[in-house]
Amino acid sequence: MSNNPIYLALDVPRLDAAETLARKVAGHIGGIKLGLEFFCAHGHHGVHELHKLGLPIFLDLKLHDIPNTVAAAMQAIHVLEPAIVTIHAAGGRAMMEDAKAAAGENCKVVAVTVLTSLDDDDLTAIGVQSDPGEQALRLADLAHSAGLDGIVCSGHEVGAVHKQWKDGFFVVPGLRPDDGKGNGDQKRIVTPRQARDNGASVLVIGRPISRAEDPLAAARAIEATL
Ligand SMILES: O=c1ccn([C@@H]2O[C@H](COP(=O)(O)O)[C@@H](O)[C@H]2O)c(=O)[nH]1
Repeated sequence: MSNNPIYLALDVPRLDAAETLARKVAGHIGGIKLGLEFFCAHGHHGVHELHKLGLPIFLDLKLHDIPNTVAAAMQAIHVLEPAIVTIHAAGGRAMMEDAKAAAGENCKVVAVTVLTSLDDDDLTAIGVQSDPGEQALRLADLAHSAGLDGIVCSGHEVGAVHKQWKDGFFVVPGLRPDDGKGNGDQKRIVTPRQARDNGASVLVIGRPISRAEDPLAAARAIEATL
């Protein structure tokens, strides 16, 4: 894995546009994150095309189902040789254990704890009485004991999780440069620099680069802050 912690979230609908954007900023990122939007639209073919850039591929599929189904899905994406795959910690210990067992040796399996688009009120609405910090720590503990490589959490929680899981692999989305531009649907945000300082291993950045007027300049500017 490269030293550059930035993974570009390629949440763009067209494959040719995704390839063009990734090529443009390739020198300023450490990997490419392909999520549900990309995978539902372009599937295995799309992943193979992006592999041609030679950067590590992070498949952010957030798998969440019964253990047998998630393990089978992990086996089905083996052939794509992802460097990182996400599952949901809320799927429980058995699901996480089976997902890890089904993953390839070189694939890090990380569990989403609390989505960065959720705040206290959202958690209360789905019956979670803990705040995002407590809930992220609880699910990080479960993911650790299930043998996963790490977790996904916001930059607000990553410092505390790092303290209790020293060699964990921590993926942090919900990043916004301090440039006064909108947060969109993200509610628990920090700057890329803050996330790095708090212990993030990977910085997931999408719209601040992909929707910038000049994506190359935006990627360079973010890289320069790290
Ligand atoms: O808690 C989570 C988990 C995953 N994501 C994903 O990261 C990117 C963020 O995109 P931005 O445009 O930088 O907001 C996106 O692909 C999400 O699916 C997340 O945001 N939060």
